[in-house]
Amino acid sequence: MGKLTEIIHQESKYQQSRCNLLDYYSDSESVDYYYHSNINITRPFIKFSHYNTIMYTKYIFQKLTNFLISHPHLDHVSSLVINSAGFATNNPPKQIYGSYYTIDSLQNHYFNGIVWPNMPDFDIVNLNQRKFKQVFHVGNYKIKMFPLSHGELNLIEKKSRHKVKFKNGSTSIKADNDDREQGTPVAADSIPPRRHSSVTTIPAGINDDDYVKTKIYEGFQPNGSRHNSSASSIGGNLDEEAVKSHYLSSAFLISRNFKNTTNDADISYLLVFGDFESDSISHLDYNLRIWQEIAPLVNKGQMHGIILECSNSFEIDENKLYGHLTPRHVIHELQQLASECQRIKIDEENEESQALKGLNIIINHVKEPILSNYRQIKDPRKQILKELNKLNAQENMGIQFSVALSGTSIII
Ligand SMILES: Nc1ncnc2c1ncn2[C@@H]1O[C@@H]2COP(=O)(O)O[C@H]2[C@H]1O
Repeated sequence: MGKLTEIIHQESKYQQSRCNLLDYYSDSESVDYYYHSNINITRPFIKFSHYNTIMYTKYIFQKLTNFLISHPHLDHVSSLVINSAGFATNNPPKQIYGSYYTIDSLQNHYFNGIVWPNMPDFDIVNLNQRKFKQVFHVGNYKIKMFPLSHGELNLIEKKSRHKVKFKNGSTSIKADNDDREQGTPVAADSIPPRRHSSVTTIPAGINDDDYVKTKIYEGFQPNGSRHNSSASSIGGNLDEEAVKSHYLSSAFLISRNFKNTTNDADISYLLVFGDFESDSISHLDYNLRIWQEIAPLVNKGQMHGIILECSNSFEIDENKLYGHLTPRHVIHELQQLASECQRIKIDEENEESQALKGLNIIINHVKEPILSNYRQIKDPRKQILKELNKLNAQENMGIQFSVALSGTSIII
């Protein structure tokens, strides 16, 4: 709510939209630079009186009745959870939609009465579990949810390691097979696993041999009872092993016929991805299946835009991706989409070499380079846009790239 208040206040008082993050870099550009020239940047709050900011925020929040949640990572649910304390109790509950994984986590790890009050019990929010690949309706919109991989689940295996006390009184950790340590062990007790990484790939500096795949979801059912679950029971014929060894995120294909006709050609589509990694990293085909589904819509010009992440502004070691994309991965994935579009083109004579020409791709979830080793810190949004446009030109793809800026509004 705080962010929306800031945005309304900024826009109504200063008559311009602004993204604070741009202020932190010496090389950042004005807002227009980050959006493709065909994108309509709008300022919905410009005519508001800034003295009524709180009232407008409250009003807009009342109007927000449905939430699609891609995955239950804290950075994706914290605002919803915290703001739920301010949802008016005399209003119908807010409807939250997500996969079994998302809904189960929201209930059991956030709205559990300990981390936060059990808002579903108080009818302040309503948690709606939906299956992947099954269409559901939210207001005037049709939604189809697809699974995504947001990294591989890993556990550092408890290696046979012991606390070793040396004659001189010092202690050390010694692995059974480690003969390098000097001294005679006088006490040895096993220690718990060093670290349990809830998600993703292996952190820097850790030996690959220390890892085994964690089967996090094995045996869990929505009611919390343990059970031998099968992947297909949670929707969409997911590969069972993949479900157990990869952190699942979701993409939402959102559609609506704004002309209210019965003609399918009048339906507009928007595809919104949660955090995800490239098929080339996961070795799954989750993304390919989405590209296959939307290729006909892209060919017919019904896909108004795709919102997807590019967390990393530079190419990094696979082990430090943590289930995200770099600019090269974005291009790789869009090349997969382009191939699908080409493959299904019926009219060979009219075959367009640039299958994605004019397609709007809006990049989000850019991470600040706070942990990077580079001394000179540059605006990561600018870096990403430059790199994407370079590759876009090299590959002659004709895509319209933009980078979403927090605090700005667009119409696509
Ligand atoms: N194994 C890990 N070790 C250290 N950091 C991690 C690990 N896995 C994930 N992360 C970080 O935790 C973050 C969770 O949110 P993100 O997926 O956006 O980005 C993730 C990484 O920055």
